[in-house]
Amino acid sequence: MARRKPIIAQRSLAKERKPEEMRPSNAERSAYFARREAAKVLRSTLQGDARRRAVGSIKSLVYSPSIRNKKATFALVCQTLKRLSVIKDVMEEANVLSAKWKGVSLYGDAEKYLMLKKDALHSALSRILSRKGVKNVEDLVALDKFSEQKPRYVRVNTLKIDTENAIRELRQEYEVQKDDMVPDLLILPPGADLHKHPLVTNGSIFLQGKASSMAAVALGPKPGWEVIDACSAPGNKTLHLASLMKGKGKIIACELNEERVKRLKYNVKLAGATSILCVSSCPPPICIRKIPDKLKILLDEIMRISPMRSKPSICVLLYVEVKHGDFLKLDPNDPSYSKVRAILLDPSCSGSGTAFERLDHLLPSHSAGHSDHADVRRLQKLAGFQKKVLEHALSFPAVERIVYSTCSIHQIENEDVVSSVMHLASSHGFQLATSFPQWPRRGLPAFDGSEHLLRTDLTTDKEGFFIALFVRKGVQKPKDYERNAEDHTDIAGRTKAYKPRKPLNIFIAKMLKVFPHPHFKLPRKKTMELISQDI
Ligand SMILES: C[S@@+](CC[C@H](N)C(=O)[O-])C[C@H]1O[C@@H](n2cnc3c(N)ncnc32)[C@H](O)[C@@H]1O
Repeated sequence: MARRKPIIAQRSLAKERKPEEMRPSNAERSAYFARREAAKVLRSTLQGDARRRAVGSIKSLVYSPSIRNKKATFALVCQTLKRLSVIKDVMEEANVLSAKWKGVSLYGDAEKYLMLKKDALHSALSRILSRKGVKNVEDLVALDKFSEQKPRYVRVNTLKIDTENAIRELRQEYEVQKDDMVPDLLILPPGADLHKHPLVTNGSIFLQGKASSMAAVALGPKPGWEVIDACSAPGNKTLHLASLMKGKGKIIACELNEERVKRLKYNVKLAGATSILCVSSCPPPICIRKIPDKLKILLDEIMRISPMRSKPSICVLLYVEVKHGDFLKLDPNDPSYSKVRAILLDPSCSGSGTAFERLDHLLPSHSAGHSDHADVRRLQKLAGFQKKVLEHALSFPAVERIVYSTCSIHQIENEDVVSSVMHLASSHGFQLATSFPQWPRRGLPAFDGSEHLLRTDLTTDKEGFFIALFVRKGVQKPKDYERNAEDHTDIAGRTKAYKPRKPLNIFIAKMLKVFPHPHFKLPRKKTMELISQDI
């Protein structure tokens, strides 16, 4: 069937009207396009949903290049989906879903047709409202169990700002509460749009959900540890680890996907976690001996402003090494990993627990958890991979703690994976431990010990997440490890320094910060000025 010309085109062809009447205003044009674009996205989403086949998340459809007015289209799609059951009920009640309706082209005529039926639709809505005993459409929507909105969680990047200062800044615009379980996690009202907030754009806070923030806390790395984040992009948990380690230690952030590595590197840099160096007067345990010229100038300047007893040196406090590669290919017996004490394992999964984030709950058949044959095969394949990475993590000799996490609600990716490695885990001396013992929702009773596991619930917590914590006690630490552990805190209160693997000059070029040691009483502001001038 030939498509009719859009209203705008029809209008512009109408010769008998005056030009100022013919031309729609900018607001009209943009509303018209947003309605058309929203209709297109809704059609793909609802058709995909009807066939139980994901055509992409609503966000990915709206943010595709073909959509011009993304913000308005997204708002229209969400608002329509949120009210979809009400819209359907009203249409049925008003009997507008007749044979006549089915013959109507969706390009423009549908809108005109509905405007003609406006009175009938209004009275149908009034009848439904009085039947359900509610006052307005919002109350009708609120009867839906998924309508309750998820609060906006933000995690403070304590490498850049302390939590109290972040709260003070955010309170200028929003109500802010501290989460009672995850330190430095703040709760803001649902719908708080922080994407362009300066604290977000400068990496002082990260938009990260509560469940996802629980994984790094469950791992509990100490400042100065060496940790592997096995499947790390875009780096939310890597950077959370860096904060929890108070900017001291080493994190090897491994990521297979090249595109995602770029995002990871960007986020590591944004968070100020590339490497954190400390300027000190006494030689640190490992120091950078070949200091590049630019840094030498800086150090001389530091000497000039704040006289030191000896020439200052630099030690690395935190080093986040982004490794583009397959975690399964890291050799656990390579001496480079002999000091790794903790592994965070957050492998690719079905993502079924993020249905709320993907706005799936707005879809009519809300099929998170529904699986057909293809889905089952896909889940089995994912579970096979998840088991492999978990087995691999268990084989690192000095590792004491492993967190396995997924944003899936499926037992096959969660309890079943954990249960399948329990034999191997205990042969390596690992046991399951209870993370967040105060949390009420634990693992499904799939095997003895599943009460140690942690789950968050898609309906109650608006996010389905899973955490298993493996702990090994009495690990035989390598000799040099013991020695370094003693070095962890030196007389000046600094932690052990780490030697970068990359050529020194590249490493220094990546340096983001130089912290003066408090003993030298060098004003931080002055140092930061020097850094921005010199590096
Ligand atoms: C669930 S995401 C990780 C999210 C991340 N932990 C965060 O909090 O930002 C899983 C990541 O693992 C990566 N990945 C998949 N297989 C991998 C492998 N064999 N080695 C390393 N990374 C892998 C994927 O590309 C994906 O970026």
